[in-house]
Amino acid sequence: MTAAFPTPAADETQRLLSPEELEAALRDIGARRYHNLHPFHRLLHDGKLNKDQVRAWALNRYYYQAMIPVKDAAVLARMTDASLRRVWRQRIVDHDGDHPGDGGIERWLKLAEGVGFGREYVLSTKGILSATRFSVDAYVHFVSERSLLEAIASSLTEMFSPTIISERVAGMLKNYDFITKDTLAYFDKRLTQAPRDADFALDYVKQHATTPALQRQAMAALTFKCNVLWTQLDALYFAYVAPGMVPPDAWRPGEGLVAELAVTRAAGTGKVEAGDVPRLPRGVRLRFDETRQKHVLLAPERTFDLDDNAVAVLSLVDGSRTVTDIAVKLGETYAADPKLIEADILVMLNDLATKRVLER
Ligand SMILES: O=C(O)c1cc(C(=O)O)c2c(n1)C(=O)C(=O)c1cc(C(=O)O)[nH]c1-2
Repeated sequence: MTAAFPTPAADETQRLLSPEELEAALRDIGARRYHNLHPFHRLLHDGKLNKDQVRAWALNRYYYQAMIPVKDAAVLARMTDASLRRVWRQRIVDHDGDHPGDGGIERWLKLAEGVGFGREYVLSTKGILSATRFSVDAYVHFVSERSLLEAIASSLTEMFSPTIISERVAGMLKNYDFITKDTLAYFDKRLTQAPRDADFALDYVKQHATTPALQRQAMAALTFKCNVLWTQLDALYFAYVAPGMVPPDAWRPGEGLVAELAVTRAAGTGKVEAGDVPRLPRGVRLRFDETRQKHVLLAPERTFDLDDNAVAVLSLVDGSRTVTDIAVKLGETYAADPKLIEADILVMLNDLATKRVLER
């Protein structure tokens, strides 16, 4: 490909580029290698994938989303300058949110749910392709092991993401009847977050890559990152498009979908019984609400008010006591018949299980 500002050839590598030339060389790397060019993305955006192939993308990319704040925490840990950390920490907040139910990871879970997945299955990361895991983990290792300049430069793929995001959202809304604007809400925020992050990272790299060797390191870091993104799509293409070789432990169409989970529940596995060990699902917490002076059960985007009985029971739900253990303990505390208590708390726990804020 002939680009306006080609990456400097090997014989030129000793020359110090001006900041503008460096930026142009970095942009050229994106123009040649960014994942908008990958055949899997072309199929995704043009409506050429079937629903299961779109599901495979949503599921695998969840792992990328979930690890981005881990990556950013590793970058943050290398920063000795508080003013840098103050800026960078916003990236972690963007993905994790400030409270349960908030943030980019949560929005990606909504996207995965929107294409049919059960939340627990996605969170478990069970069906993720090993190759996705390897690529994403390589990114986390890279930023931990290389210089801060390289770590920051590797995030510069975000310079190119607003274009692909706009194209993706428009293409998917137009081409797939199972995709709604709500499902893709994740991308709305990225359209402002990505340019803000990329501008900062680009300024940093332009200021700190002050020798030919450092400039080459920054370019190599961006190239590496393009490959992190590209190989994830190679893996998806190989497993779910052609030749369609799904590794033994990876997701297969039909697995982890809400319909399937509902069948499991209907088969009786959802009913809490006396010998079961109840626990709060990931993301659900018992909290004391200071403002209202009462206990509540906090679940992603939902809050349940609790009466005193429920608080007494849930305080004993610790992931190791059975329902019977809890009833015996309450029987001692309130000098009451544990069998009667057990019957009552089973009704309560099953009600909470139906609302998906308790599992066993
Ligand atoms: O949708 C995309 O194509 C895309 C690309 C990239 C990227 O270029 O790395 C990121 C994201 N999305 C994204 O949502 C995101 O949060 C993100 C963080 C980073 C990073 O390297 O720190 N890249 C990206």
